[in-house]
Amino acid sequence: MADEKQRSLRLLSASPFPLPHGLRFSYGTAGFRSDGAILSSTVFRAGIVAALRALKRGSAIGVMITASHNPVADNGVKIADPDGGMMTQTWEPFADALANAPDPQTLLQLVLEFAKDENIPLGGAQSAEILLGRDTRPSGEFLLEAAKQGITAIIGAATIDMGIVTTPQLHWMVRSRNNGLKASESDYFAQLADSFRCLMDLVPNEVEKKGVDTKLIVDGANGVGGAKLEVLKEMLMGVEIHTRNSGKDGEGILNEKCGADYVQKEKVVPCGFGSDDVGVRCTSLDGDADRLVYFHVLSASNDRIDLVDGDKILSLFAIFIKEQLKILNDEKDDGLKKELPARLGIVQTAYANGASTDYLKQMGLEVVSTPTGVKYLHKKASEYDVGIYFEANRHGTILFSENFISLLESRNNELASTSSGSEHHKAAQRLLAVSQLINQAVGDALSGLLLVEAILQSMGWSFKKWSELYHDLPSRQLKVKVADRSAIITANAETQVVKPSGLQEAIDMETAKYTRGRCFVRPSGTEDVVRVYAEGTTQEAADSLAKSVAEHVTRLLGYSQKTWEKSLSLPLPSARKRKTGPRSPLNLTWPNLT
Ligand SMILES: CC(=O)N[C@H]1[C@@H](OP(=O)(O)O)O[C@H](CO)[C@@H](O)[C@@H]1O
Ligand SMILES: [Mg+2]
Repeated sequence: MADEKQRSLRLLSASPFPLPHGLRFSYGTAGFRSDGAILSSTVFRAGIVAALRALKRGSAIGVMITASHNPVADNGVKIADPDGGMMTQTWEPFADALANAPDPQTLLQLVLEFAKDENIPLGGAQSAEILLGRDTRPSGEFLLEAAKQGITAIIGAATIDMGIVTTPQLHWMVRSRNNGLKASESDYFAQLADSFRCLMDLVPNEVEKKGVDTKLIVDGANGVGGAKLEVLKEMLMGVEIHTRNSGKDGEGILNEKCGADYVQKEKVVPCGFGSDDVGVRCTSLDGDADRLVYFHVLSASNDRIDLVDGDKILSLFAIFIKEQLKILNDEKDDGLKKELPARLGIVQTAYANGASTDYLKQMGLEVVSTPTGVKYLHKKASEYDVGIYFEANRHGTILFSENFISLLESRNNELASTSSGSEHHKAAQRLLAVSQLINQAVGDALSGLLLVEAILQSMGWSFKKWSELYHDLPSRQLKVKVADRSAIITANAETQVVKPSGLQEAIDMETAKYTRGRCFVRPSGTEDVVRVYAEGTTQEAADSLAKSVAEHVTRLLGYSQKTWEKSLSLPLPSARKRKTGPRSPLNLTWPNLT
C-alpha cells in the first residue's frame, strides 16, 4: 500500500493538468462539460474516478469525451457504469470533490480516503478495464490522453481506446463486454443491421404490396452520428438513407445550424435542407447521436417544419409493441394455449404533452410519470417486462427484462417447431428483433431511427399518419430567476409543490380558470432557474397560465433578475449567446446537456 501511495503520488503530482484558476466544475446529468480548452484537469480527474469505479465493480467502465449538441469548442466527459447506464449518482459528490481539488496533495488525499471508505483495493493486483471513446471534436484527442493518464495513475495500463464513436455506441460496448458478448464497433453495426433486416423481412405482404415511402434524409449534425450512419447504411436493405451534414472531410461545423437540438428548439429546417425536400421524411441527430427528431419540410417558400418529438416516437414504439404482444397472446390457432405474461409500461415525465398521455391511456397502456432526468425514467422502465421511456425532448429507449427475453426465446423456439411462419411466430420474432435493434444501455439515435423506419414500414404508415396520431396541446415553458430555487420542494413526480406553502394553492387557483389547463413548477437541475410549464386548449391560454403562475413564483420566492425568459420552445440556446456572453465564474454545468 505504501508503495502504491508513492507511485500514485508521483503520478498525480507529475500531472501536467493544473486546475484552472477560479473555476468550479460539477458532475451533472451529462457529466462534466465546459470549454474544451480548459477541461484537461477535469478529464484527468474523471479518469481517476473511472479507474476507481472499475476497481470497485470489478467490471468494465466507459469514459466518453463529448459535449453532445453544444458548440464545437466545448467538450465534456461522462462515465458509463458496468450496465452501460450513467454512473451511479452516489459517486457524483466524489467526482465533484476530485474535479475541484486545488492541488495534487489534496487530490491524492481524497483518492486514498475514498478508496478506504469504499473498500477499493489499490494494491495493483486487480485487473480492471476502461473503454474510452470520443466524438469528432478537435479537443477530443488531447482530452482522451488526459483521461488515460488519470486512469494510469490509479491502475496502470487498463484502457481500451474505442476511437471516435457515438455516445450510445460506447455505452453499448460497455454493456456488451460486461455481458460477455462481442463488443466491437463492427459487432454493433452487425447487430443493428441483422435485427433491422429481420424486422423488414417480417413486413406483412399486404403492406409491402401497398408500398410505403422508403426514402429518409438524415441530418447528421456534422458530427459522429452522420459519419457512422454512412457506414451503417451500406449494410441496410429496404430503406434508402441519404445523409446530409455528415461532417465528411471536415465540411460544416458541428451542431452549427443543424442537429436535433437546433431543429427542435428553432423549429426550422437545418442547413442543407430546403424546398426539394418538401414531403420527404427527414430526421436530425444530435452531435453525439443519442437523440433524434423527425420532421417534414412544410413548404418550398419558408423554412417551417412539422416536428415529431420524443412523445410521438414513444407512442409509435408503444403501439407496435402492444400490437405484437397482443398477436402473441391471441387465442391460439395452434393448440398452444399458453399466455406470455408481459407487463408493458410507458414512462414519461410531466413535460410529456398531455395529449400524448391521454392518447397512450386511451390505447389501454399503463403510463407512469417520473421526475425529470433520464436516470429516473430508465430506472422506472427497468421495473417492467417491457418498459418504454422517452423525455419529450427526445431521449429514450426500450428496456426488456432478462426474464421476459428468456421466456420469449423459449416461446419463439416452440413456435418455430410447431407453427413456423404463423402470426404468433412472427410476433415473437419481431419482439426479439426489437430487443436486439434498440440500444438497451441508453437512448441511441441510430438504433432509434432504424426502429422507427422498420415500424413505419411494418404498419404501412406515412409520416403524416404518424404525425397526426394526436394533436399536441398548446404549451408554454418559462424560466423564472429566483433568489434560491432550492426553496421549491416538489412531490408526485414534480407535479405538486410541497414548499413554499401557498404556491400549489396559487397554481391550482390559476389552473382552474382554464379548460383542460395543466401547470407545474420545479427547480431546474441544470440551470439556476425555476421552470414553469403550462398547457391549455389554446396557445393564448397556455401563455397566460404560465405567465400568471410565474408571477406567483416571483411573488413567493423573490427574484434576482426582473425578467423571465421564454424557454426551450424558443430560440435561446446557448451557442451563439454564450460565445459573446460571460461565463459563470462558479459553475460550469450548462443547461439541457445530454
Ligand atoms: C425541461 C427540460 O427539457 N429539462 C431537461 C433539462 O433538465 P432540467 O432539470 O429541467 O434543467 O436537462 C436534462 C439533462 O439534459 C434533461 O434530461 C431534461 O429533460
Ligand atoms: Mg446528445
